[in-house]
Amino acid sequence: MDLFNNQPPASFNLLPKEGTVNYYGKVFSKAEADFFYRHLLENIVWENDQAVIFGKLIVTKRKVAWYGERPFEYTYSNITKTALPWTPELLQLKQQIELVSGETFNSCLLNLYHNGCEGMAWHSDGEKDLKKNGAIASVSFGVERKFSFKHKVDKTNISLYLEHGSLLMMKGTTQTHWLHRLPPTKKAHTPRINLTFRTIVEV
Ligand SMILES: O=C(O)CCC(=O)C(=O)O
Ligand SMILES: [Fe+2]
Repeated sequence: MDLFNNQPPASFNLLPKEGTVNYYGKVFSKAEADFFYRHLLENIVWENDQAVIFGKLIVTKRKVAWYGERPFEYTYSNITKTALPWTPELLQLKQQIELVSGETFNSCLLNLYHNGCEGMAWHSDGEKDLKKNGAIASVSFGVERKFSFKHKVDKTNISLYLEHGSLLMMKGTTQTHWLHRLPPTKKAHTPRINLTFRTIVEV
């Protein structure tokens, strides 16, 4: 045990019931995290996210990108996106995360929040194209932001801060019983990039 690290171990479950969320803290060195932040900011094919909500086309300020090992089609909020092929850097990230977490992934959704005005509303990632109860690995680069979970029935709220170069794992029945969100904040003035590595089921 590292007595000088006041963070709980990655095996600690942040959720009191019905799901598993483990925060590993910083899994990349400052230099690695700085490199990936810059690289992804400049080289990912970022597009404004679109969603059809109550029949209306909404274009978000947040930017997104979708990559995978095959041209998977991924549908969420009534929009279908086709995965772009892995870049060498995304593959390297995926392999490092697989090593740390002991899980495997075949795709990655990336989000770019330009500043604290941009966030993501309450949702769960239980889309039918995703492997049921599959692990989702959330990697963050850039400005630190608060991230929250809310139980769908009793509304229990759990929050933490996602650091530059950190890993958060969501596993088991988490998506069935809990919502999560990235609240907007006045405190963040620079970008944050989030990658969620996922498993798409092949049909
Ligand atoms: O930006 C984040 O930390 C969360 C992103 C997220 O929940 C998602 O892409 O489904
Ligand atoms: Fe999500």
